[in-house]
This record gives sequence, C-alpha cells and structure tokens, in this order.
Amino acid sequence: MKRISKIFVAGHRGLVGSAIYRNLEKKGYNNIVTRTSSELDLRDYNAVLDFFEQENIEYVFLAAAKVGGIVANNEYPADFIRDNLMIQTNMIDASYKYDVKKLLFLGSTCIYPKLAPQPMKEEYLLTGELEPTNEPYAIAKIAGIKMCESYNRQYGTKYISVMPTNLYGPRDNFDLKTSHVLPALIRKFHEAKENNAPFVEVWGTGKPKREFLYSDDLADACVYLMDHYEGNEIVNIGVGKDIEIGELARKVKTVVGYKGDIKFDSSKPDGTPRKLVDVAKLESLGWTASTSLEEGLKEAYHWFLDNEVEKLKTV
Ligand SMILES: NC(=O)C1=CN([C@@H]2O[C@H](COP(=O)(O)OP(=O)(O)OC[C@H]3O[C@@H](n4cnc5c(N)ncnc54)[C@H](OP(=O)(O)O)[C@@H]3O)[C@@H](O)[C@H]2O)C=CC1
Ligand SMILES: C[C@H]1O[C@H](OP(=O)(O)OP(=O)(O)OC[C@H]2O[C@@H](n3cnc4c(=O)[nH]c(N)nc43)[C@H](O)[C@@H]2O)[C@@H](O)[C@@H](O)C1=O
Repeated sequence: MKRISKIFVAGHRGLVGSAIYRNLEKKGYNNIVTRTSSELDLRDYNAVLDFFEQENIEYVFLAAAKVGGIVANNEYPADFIRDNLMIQTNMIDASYKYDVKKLLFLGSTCIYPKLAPQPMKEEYLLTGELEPTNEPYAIAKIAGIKMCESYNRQYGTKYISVMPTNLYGPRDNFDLKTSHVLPALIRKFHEAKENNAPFVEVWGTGKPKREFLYSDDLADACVYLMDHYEGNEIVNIGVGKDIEIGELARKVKTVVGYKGDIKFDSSKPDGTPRKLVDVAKLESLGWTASTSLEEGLKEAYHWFLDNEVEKLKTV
C-alpha cells in the first residue's frame, strides 16, 4: 500500500476497525474511506456496488461483521449466520468486480474444531466438529475463507484471510448481554466496586482457557500482512499464550481494585474448553505481538473509565 492508496476500512467504529484506522493513520496513510452501517448497509448488494463504483477503492480491510460473545451467538444464531454471509459475500464479490488490489478478510479462531489439538495450526481447519455455541457464525467465517481462496484461484484476486484469537481494547462492546468475556469482566468488576457489591458473577465454570490479543496489536498485524503476505492459506494472529477464565477474572479484579468475591455461574455455557493458536507462521512472516495481557488490561480499563462509564450511567 502507498501512503496515498485509497483504503476502505469497513467497520471503522468497531473494536477491530477502529484499531486498524488508528494504525493506518499513525503510519501516514491519508486516503482512508469509512462508512457507518447506517450510511452504507453492507448487507445491501446494490448499495455496496454503487459505493465501489463511486469510490475507486484500492485496498479493503473487512472488519465489518455481526459480532458477539458466547451467549449472543447462542441466542441469535440466525442473525450471526445471515448478516455475516451477506456482508462478506457482497464485499468479496464487489471488490472483485471493481478491481480492488487486495482485501483482508477477518475470520476468527472459532473456525477450528471444538476439540482441536493445542496450539491450533492453520491446517486444522475442517478436521472436526465445531463448538455448538457459535457454529453458525463459524460456518459463515469458513465460507468467507473459502470464498477468498476460490476467488483467488478462479479470478486471480489477492485476498488474504487472518484468524485472530479473542480480542479486547478501545471501542469494545461493554453490553453485558452481547459482549465478550473481557469487556464484560471490566464492567462487572468496576460496577461491583462502585456499588460495594459482595461478589461478581462470572459465567461458566471458570475452567475454559482463552488467549487474548490487544486490538492495537491485531491492527498492526493486519496492516503488516496486507503489505507482506500474499498466500492463499489462512494466517493465525495471536500471542501464543492462554489463561483460564477464572484466572483472567482475578487479574481484572486486581486491575480494577475490587475487594469482594468471585462466584461462578455454571448455568451459563463454557464453550470451547481451550482455544490457543499456533503463531509459528505469523512469526515466520516477521510479526510478533508486543502488548502483554497485564499492560493491555490496564489500557483497556483506562479506556473504559475515560469513555464508557458516563455513557453507561445514562443507560
Ligand atoms: N472481537 C473479537 O474478539 C474478535 C473479532 N474478530 C473479527 O473481527 C471483525 C471485527 O470485529 P469487532 O471489531 O470485534 O466487531 P464490532 O462489533 O466491534 O464492530 C463491527 C463493526 O461492523 C459494522 N457493521 C456491522 N454490521 C454492518 C452492516 N450491516 N453494514 C455495515 N457495517 C456493519 C459496525 O458498524 P457501525 O458501528 O457503523 O454500526 C461495527 O462498527 C469481525 O469479522 C470479527 O469476526 C475475530 C476474532 C475475535
Ligand atoms: C471471539 C470468539 O468469541 C466467542 O467465543 P468465546 O471465546 O466462547 O466467547 P466469550 O468471550 O463470550 O466467552 C469466553 C469464556 O468466558 C466465559 N465468561 C465468563 N464470564 C463471562 C461474561 O460475563 N461474558 C461473556 N461473554 N463470557 C463470560 C464464557 O462462559 C466462556 O467460557 C464467540 O463469539 C466466537 O464466535 C468467537 O469468535
């Protein structure tokens, strides 16, 4: 990408899209195009075609998607499969029709089998059954990967697909019904501290393990791969280290400064027992994560204090 290349960051107000936008801006890219979902609904194929017709986009970061935590995925499976299939199909096809030079598709590590050997290598895709709580979303993501591969083979496009592990950072979703675990814990411990609540409820048994990557690191990896990777194979993006949810809760509790107890609510689903990615391929391409979980948690909590607390009081 050149500094003046016309780059569309789809989903620029979200956790990932906003981090990609910040990363591009910091690196001096000055021709970045954005649209909110109300300005351009990416599920509308004709609107997407009109947009590409008008804008002469050269590069696409596809960070617009229907995204949510374990319970949202479980309760709204139709929305997750439909919206994601529509958004990615429209974007992948329109990018081909309007000669986009390169597109980066964001998948997720839920594309790997529920009981895949750990750490999960890229070649484990489609080798076993998926985790039921997010199967429809994972199948949409797998379709996206296969569409990118197929367009590359048949039409000679340059599409790359990356599989980030669980993410957190500025502009995360703090809605307790639909969020992922880390923003949920930040909010729950903060509110429990403010209200002197005796305990915080953490979903599931606390035993599952997850790997957490700070969104600014993920964005840096995406921009790096856009410039340095052209293969048809997917690339994992992670830190190569995971942590039990119970232990994560204790870390968040410390960062927030809450003194009460933690209770586990085992009526809520645990999901995949473990989800750690093998980052050997990413490292061999020359990129490694730089933010530790401890640093990232402090940053994320400060962002929450500065940007979300007042908003949540009015909800
Ligand atoms: N969060 C995570 O832990 C992980 C995320 N990913 C992937 O990263 C990508 C981005 O996720 P994340 O940033 O967390 O998600 P967010 O929910 O934070 O942001 C998604 C963005 O997509 C946009 N969007 C949603 N629907 C539409 C639509 N119909 N038309 C146009 N835009 C739309 C929204 O735009 P607007 O704000 O304007 O409404 C929103 O800003 C997704 O592909 C996700 O699968 C992968 C692994 C982990
Ligand atoms: C990124 C990834 O994200 C999702 O998969 P997930 O990793 O299972 O997601 P999660 O962050 O919601 O939960 C992780 C673990 O944490 C536990 N947990 C405890 N307490 C809370 C809590 O308060 N909220 C939430 N959400 N989880 C909690 C929860 O029970 C589970 O054991 C999918 O959308 C999937 O499609 C996807 O791609």
